[in-house]
Amino acid sequence: MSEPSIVEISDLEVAFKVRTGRRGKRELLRAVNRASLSVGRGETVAVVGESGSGKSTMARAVLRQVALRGGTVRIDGVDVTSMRSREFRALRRKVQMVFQDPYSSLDPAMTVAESIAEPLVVHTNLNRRERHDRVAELLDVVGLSARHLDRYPYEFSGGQRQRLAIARAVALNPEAVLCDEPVSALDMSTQNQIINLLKDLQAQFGVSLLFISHDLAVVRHIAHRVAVMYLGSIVETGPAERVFSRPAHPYTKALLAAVPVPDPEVQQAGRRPSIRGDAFSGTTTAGCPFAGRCPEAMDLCREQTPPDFPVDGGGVGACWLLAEKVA
Ligand SMILES: Nc1ncnc2c1ncn2[C@@H]1O[C@H](COP(=O)(O)OP(=O)(O)OP(=O)(O)O)[C@@H](O)[C@H]1O
Repeated sequence: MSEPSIVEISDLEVAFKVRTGRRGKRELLRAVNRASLSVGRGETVAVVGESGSGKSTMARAVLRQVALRGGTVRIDGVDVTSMRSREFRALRRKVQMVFQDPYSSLDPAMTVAESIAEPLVVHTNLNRRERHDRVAELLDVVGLSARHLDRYPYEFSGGQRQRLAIARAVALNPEAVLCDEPVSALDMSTQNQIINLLKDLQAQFGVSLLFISHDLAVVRHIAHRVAVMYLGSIVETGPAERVFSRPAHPYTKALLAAVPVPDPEVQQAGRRPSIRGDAFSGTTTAGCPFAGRCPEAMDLCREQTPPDFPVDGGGVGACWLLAEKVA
């Protein structure tokens, strides 16, 4: 039997009670709506979509940082959804997280050595000397040097701080790293350096990456597969090459139209203008979430939620227009 995916999300639902309108009525906001996604070993899956589409919430659900309303999360084949905290702790080591703001994982009051060593103190039996050596080794892996050991995070540039956060995330040899907008706060050349570092780590250690970004241009350089999220729903998934060259869902087309694409073949593929119209409210349930802004919406789209249809070239798209191609 083949090895299970390192992370497998099935029919995931996360909802928050939010106040809406002037009267402040509390409604259920479906931040993640029946999302399914798997990340294979050594694979990079990018989750893209506008702000508020539920990308971070989905990642947080993997690490049990938000309560699930439905669905399951498996780590290395094991359902962690209703596992006891103690059992989960052991599995939790396998999946680490890197955030947009490195201060989310680096305590400004701790030296680099202390910050990176912390997971080693908590989860391993390494003695002080061994921890020191491991931290020095990790700094080397992320392109920094052991002379940085006694410095504090504020003494580093944004890119260097992200390298430190990555060093800490890989300290326990995780099998997957969930990267939540890891380069969004960085300038273009530093973004490229961090992307290359993540790719190197993958090549060296076979680590899987779930790479969350609103920026398709960034994702293009790192993803093997792409999942496109819109208002809590995954509307399209597929091999990156296919999604970029032949996007199937009107929302993916609109997202791609909004970024400059250097590939002339892709530019000719009839891009749509940027997204217009009202966003579907995340508190509503019927129909396609993109129907209100979709230039190709039909009556059916407003009435029934489309299931996933296979897409030529790989992957699936949740769009009624794809049903015609299947029939
Ligand atoms: N703790 C919370 N309480 C209430 N609503 C929340 C909470 N966390 C997230 N949300 C809402 O859930 C939706 C999805 O948010 P999420 O942060 O997952 O989106 P995102 O795609 O990662 O966007 P961003 O890049 O802006 O973080 C948004 O409407 C957000 O306001």
